[in-house]
Amino acid sequence: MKVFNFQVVAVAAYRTFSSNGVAKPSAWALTNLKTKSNREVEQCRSRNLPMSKIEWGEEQKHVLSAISEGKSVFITGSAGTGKTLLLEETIKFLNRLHTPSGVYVTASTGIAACALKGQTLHSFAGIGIVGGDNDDDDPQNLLERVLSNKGACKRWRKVQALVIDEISMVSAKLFDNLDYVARRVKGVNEKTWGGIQLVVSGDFFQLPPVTNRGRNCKVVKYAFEAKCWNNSFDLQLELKRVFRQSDYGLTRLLEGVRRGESDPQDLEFLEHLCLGNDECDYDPSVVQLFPLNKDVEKVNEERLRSLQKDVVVYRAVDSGKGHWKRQLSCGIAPDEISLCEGARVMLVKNLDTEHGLVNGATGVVVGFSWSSVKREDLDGICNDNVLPMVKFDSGQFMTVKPATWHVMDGYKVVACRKQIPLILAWAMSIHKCQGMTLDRIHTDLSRAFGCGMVYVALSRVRTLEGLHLSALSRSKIKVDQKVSRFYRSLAEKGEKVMIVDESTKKVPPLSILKKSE
Ligand SMILES: Nc1ncnc2c1ncn2[C@@H]1O[C@H](COP(=O)(O)OP(=O)(O)OP(=O)(O)O)[C@@H](O)[C@H]1O
Repeated sequence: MKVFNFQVVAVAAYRTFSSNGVAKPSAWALTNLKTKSNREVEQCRSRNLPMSKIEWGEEQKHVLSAISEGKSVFITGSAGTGKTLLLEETIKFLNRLHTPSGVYVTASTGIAACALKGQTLHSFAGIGIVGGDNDDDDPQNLLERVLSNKGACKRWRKVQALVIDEISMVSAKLFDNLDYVARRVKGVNEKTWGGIQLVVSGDFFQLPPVTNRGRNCKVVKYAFEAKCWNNSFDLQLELKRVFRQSDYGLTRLLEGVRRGESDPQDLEFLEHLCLGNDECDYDPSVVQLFPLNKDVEKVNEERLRSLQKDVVVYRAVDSGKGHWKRQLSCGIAPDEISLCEGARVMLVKNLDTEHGLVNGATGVVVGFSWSSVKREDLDGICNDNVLPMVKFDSGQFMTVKPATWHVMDGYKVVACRKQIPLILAWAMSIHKCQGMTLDRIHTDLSRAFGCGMVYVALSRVRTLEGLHLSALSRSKIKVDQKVSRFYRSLAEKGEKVMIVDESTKKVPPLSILKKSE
């Protein structure tokens, strides 16, 4: 039997069930027990339960053991293979290995950095803003800029382990430049990255570097093209087991889109999914994903206005100095959010995972509460002194209080934002949702651009039921051939592992790389 035959039937049945535009869970839902364990993991995560309760996959264990031996590791894999979860555990290992003051956690984007309680790679390095012209700077210029920045120098001298998440958005030039800076500031010129233990994670099939992102994949120079890339790692490993989706057909379909090697039947299936999905436009509980920010803002503003209700404005209250404070605006918590009764919202913090109130949970504002507000809770955030009451799609009600986001410089809090942990959720950009797990999305991918965008959008959902697609043309599934070649070179090694010659820390040509024992 062909893998998707039953799914076509399932989706057709699903449409019947959803004829009023609201998707309903069904007995044959394309989920299985693994999804449950996936949710249990989320509970451990937000309640800070020991990760020992998590059953790590073999590949994940392999990574953790290499890291505990002080090895530099590049962790890659499809969306949902647990890269971020593994990084969270890795950070604990690194803290034990080096003490927290020597461990710096960074990511190429503010959203990813905040999710890991870290800072952007740019702010760690002391090199200006993400995606700025500095990325293409001459390494010597960059070094001088770092040397004139006391804080940055201190960080470079102290760092013993550096974590970088969402590496797909870091350019080759920046990666090489940072290696140069690390060697010089640490005074260990002969060692790649001056001997720092690197833990880098990301998927190059997802969104490419910010500076070069655009319609033309060819202009992108990825971090793996950096001269120092292969010398930077003892181990490069592609995680294969997907945890976000548990349905084999769906993971296979997504993997095909990711690599640009889709089975024609899978593409037909996707096109088939587009038929008659316009009704989702009217289902506010499905998050609409758009390639462009301006469409997101337009939809959210229009929907809010169309409710014709009085709005309550919540403004973020930030503390911290200069650029640290500015980094807070790059995170997921909004500078300002207007809410009114009937507004569709999404939680951007884990609040109560046992009851499904997790980062990404969606619901509707059903009113505002005066009674449960303490004045100090809302000081400066809301002049009306009220808190939004939200009915979540899981059925839970909650009066949502302000939450706090921190920017960390190593183990020190250097900036802090207090804000209501909600964003408007009728629509969201594909760029913003990279890294998120969403229950139900609706997307029109006919205007997707650049490499990886279709894949990032589709791979957010856990189940096929959660995917509402209204347009997709095959030509929008774009994959950069350089990325494909890079992954083939990892796979050619059979065990997806490349071992660096320890004595010289130099990588032999790919053809003679050794396999792990
Ligand atoms: N060992 C595991 N057991 C059960 N669930 C897991 C495991 N590892 C990860 N997960 C769950 O799988 C989901 C996806 O994980 P995560 O967000 O870490 O993936 P990712 O590879 O970072 O995805 P993306 O590339 O989209 O950012 C999460 O809900 C996470 O809790």
